[in-house]
Amino acid sequence: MISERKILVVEDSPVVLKVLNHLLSQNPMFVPVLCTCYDEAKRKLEEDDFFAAIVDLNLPDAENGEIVDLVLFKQIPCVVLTGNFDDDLRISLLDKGVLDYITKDSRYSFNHAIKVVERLVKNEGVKVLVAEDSVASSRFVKALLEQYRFNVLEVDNGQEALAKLEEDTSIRMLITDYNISLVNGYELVRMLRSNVRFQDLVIIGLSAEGDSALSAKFIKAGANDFLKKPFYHEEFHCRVVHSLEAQEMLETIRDLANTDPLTKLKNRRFFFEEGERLYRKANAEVSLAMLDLDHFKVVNDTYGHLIGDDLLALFGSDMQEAFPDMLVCRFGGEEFCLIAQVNGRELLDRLNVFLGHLRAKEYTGAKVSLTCSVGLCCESMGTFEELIKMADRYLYEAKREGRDRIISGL
Ligand SMILES: Nc1nc2c(ncn2[C@@H]2O[C@H](COP(=O)(O)OP(=O)(O)OP(=O)(O)O)[C@@H](O)[C@H]2O)c(=O)[nH]1
Repeated sequence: MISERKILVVEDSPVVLKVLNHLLSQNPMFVPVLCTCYDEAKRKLEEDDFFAAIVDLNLPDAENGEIVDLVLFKQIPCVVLTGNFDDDLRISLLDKGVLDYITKDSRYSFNHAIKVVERLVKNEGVKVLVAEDSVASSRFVKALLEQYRFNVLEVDNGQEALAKLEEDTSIRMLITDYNISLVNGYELVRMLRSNVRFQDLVIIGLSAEGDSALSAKFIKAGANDFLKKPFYHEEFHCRVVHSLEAQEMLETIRDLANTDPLTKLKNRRFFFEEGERLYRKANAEVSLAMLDLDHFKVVNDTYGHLIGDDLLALFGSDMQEAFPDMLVCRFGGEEFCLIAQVNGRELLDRLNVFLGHLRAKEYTGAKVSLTCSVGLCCESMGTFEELIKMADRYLYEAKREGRDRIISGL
């Protein structure tokens, strides 16, 4: 279930109010609460809790930005819309602690305001570790992050940062000062980047030092970005969000490259990479099975390719459900593969149960019955490719001996 978030919108222009209402309503998470003046907004703020606010700086009954102070006083993240813009206004708004200020000069401005609010929702799920020696500095960075609704943890030295990151795998971002004790920020980045486990961790370095080479040093060691203190929170937020979004994009691309689009299972490419790693790590007690749907050409010819596609997707999700503890992939066409660090006998039993369920099942509205043949290999000698070849040989035998069966080396 989607949890709803009320967004207060205060704007005296009916057109702008309509546009913002329309844009916010496109996201099922948001419930826009519309007000056209300060007094109305004040009443709503007393009645309700709000996730964020988008407010016009100049309202007919509060021409000097009083709405911004009121919203910020209630500790609600605030995006400000202004008709005009100058540097003094920018500084004064940022000093107050608004999230962003947006000039109402095009429809893209309103999209930008919505994007800022949407980012807040994503940030709630992002855990950030701040490694800072100075209490004041740590508090400052924490407050900036919390203003953007990040989930913040703090440590005051490099060793503790390492321990925390090892212990809590859900930490997505590290913001580390250079001058922290036991392991300095730069060494910390080097150590983290030498471990593949931390390859997706977003790292931002901070320093008050006058050493101009420090930023390059941090980035060469693998940090995503670097900020020299003192910095304006606008720059801090831009860099944090840019690094995070770049990382999210990378993860999406990687997911797409490793996923079969039809079944949403991992693909052959991923299976070769991850399966090989698992095989090498386990050394013994690894079992690999190749499953191939029987007479699938006939299924396609009888029911058509679209139903064939549906069947492949449904079969894939049944496999994922039956073997959630294993690496399951679509190897290609109507062939699937799984590998796990389990005893061959155990996997054989589970495969037999799976084949039994398959025999009894009817898929799609067309009530299609499927069977599959399986080659199961549990030998732990040789290379990963040899393990696959062996499973493929057993699969071939299963087909030759009449299909709908498992042949294994057991
Ligand atoms: N609908 C659909 N069909 C696919 C897809 N990939 C492979 N196939 C079909 O799977 C069938 C495989 O045919 P064959 O290799 O002759 O094997 P089979 O008919 O399953 O027979 P056996 O494996 O010997 O039991 C072909 O008709 C392919 O077109 C796909 O993504 N969607």
